[in-house]
Amino acid sequence: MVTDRPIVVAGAGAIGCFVGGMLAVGGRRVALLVRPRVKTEIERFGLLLTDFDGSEKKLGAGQLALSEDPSIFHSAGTVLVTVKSADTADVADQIAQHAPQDAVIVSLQNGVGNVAALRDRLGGRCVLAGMVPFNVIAMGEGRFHRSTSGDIHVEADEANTAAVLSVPGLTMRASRDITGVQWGKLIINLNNALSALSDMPLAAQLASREWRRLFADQMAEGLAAMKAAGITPVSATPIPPRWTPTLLRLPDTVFNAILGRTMKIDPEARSSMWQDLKLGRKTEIDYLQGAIIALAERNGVDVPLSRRIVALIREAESAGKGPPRLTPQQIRGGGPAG
Ligand SMILES: NC(=O)C1=CN([C@@H]2O[C@H](COP(=O)(O)OP(=O)(O)OC[C@H]3O[C@@H](n4cnc5c(N)ncnc54)[C@H](OP(=O)(O)O)[C@@H]3O)[C@@H](O)[C@H]2O)C=CC1
Ligand SMILES: CC(C)(CO)C(=O)C(=O)O
Repeated sequence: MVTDRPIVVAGAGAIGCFVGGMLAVGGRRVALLVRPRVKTEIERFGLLLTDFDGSEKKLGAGQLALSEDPSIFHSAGTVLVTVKSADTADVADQIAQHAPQDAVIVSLQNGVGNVAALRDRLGGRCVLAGMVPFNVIAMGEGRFHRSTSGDIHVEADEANTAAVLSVPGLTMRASRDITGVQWGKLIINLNNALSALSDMPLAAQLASREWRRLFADQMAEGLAAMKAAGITPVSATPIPPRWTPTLLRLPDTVFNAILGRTMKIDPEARSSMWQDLKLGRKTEIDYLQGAIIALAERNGVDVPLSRRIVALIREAESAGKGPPRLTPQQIRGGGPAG
C-alpha cells in the first residue's frame, strides 16, 4: 500500500461517499470517481455524514477531489471499489487503464464474485476483498446516513491495509477468512430483497416475527446450499450463521433482547436493494439470491423460496413502480409472480 498517495473511491454512491468522506474527515487525501449528478450534489452541499449514534461530520466540497473522469486514478495509492456488482467489470477496466500498477485495490461490495471479477481484469495487481456490515442511506443534499453498526472487514495482508485505512469513527479489521466473512454477509443480504419487496424500514421489518420467519426460511435454504458445497460462512457478529435462523424465529421479546446486544439499527435503515427499487435501478439480486441458486444447482439442493424471491424482484424491476409493498404471504406464494 502506498500511503502517501490518495485513496480513490471507484464509484461513489451511498457506501463510497460515506467511507470516502469519513477517511477525508480522518485526514486522508481522498478522491471520488463519481457520476455528474453526485458531483453536482457534493459541490453544492458538501458532505454531511450522520450516524446511528447521533454524531455528524461535515465536509466542504474542497476537502475531496471529485471527478467523473477515470484519470482521477492516476496517482492512487489505494482504490476502494464501491460500485454495484454489475458495474465491477467496467470500473476494473478503468482502474487497469489509469491506476498505477502498485495501487492496492479493495472491494467494499456485497456478493461473493466481485473480487474474482476484479482479479480477472487486474491480473498482477494486489486486489483485497472487503465486507461492509453497516447500512448507508443516501438522504439527498449531500447527506449520507450510517444507520446500523459494525466495522468493515478487509482481507489480511502484509501491509496491514485494514489498519492503515482505519480512522476515528471508521474501523477496518483485518480478516484471515474473508471468503467466509463474505459468505456470512451474503446470508444476511438475503434480507435485502425482503426489505425491497416489503417497502419497510429494516428495524420495523425485524420487529415482525412473520417477516423474521420468512427471512429465516430463506437463510436456511442458503445455509443448506453452502453446507452442500463445503462452504463455512463466518458471522461478523458473535452469533454464528447456523444459529441465526433459530434466533430469527424466536418470539419478539427474546429476539429483541439478543439483537439489541449484538448490533445497533436505527429507524432510517433501508437495504441497498430497497434504494435501488425506489430509484428505478436494476438490483443486485443476481449476485445475492442468484449466487445461492447457482450454488444450490451445482450441489443438488432445492431452494424454491430463493427462486420465488428472484422472480418477484425481477417483476418489480420491470414494473418500475418502486417497492411493491408485498406481504410475507404474497412472497411465499399466491402473490403476483407465478
Ligand atoms: N448501501 C448500503 O447500505 C450497502 C451497500 N453495500 C454494497 O456496496 C456496493 C455499493 O453500494 P451502494 O453504495 O449502495 O451503491 P450506489 O448505487 O449508491 O453507488 C454506486 C455508485 O457508483 C456509480 N458508478 C458506477 N459505475 C461508475 C463509473 N464507472 N464511474 C463513476 N461512477 C460509477 C453509480 O452510478 P449509477 O447509479 O449512475 O450507475 C453509483 O452512483 C454494493 O455492492 C452494495 O451491495 C454494502 C453494504 C451496505
Ligand atoms: C443493509 C445491509 C447492511 C445488510 O443487509 C446491506 O448490506 C445492504 O443494504 O446492502
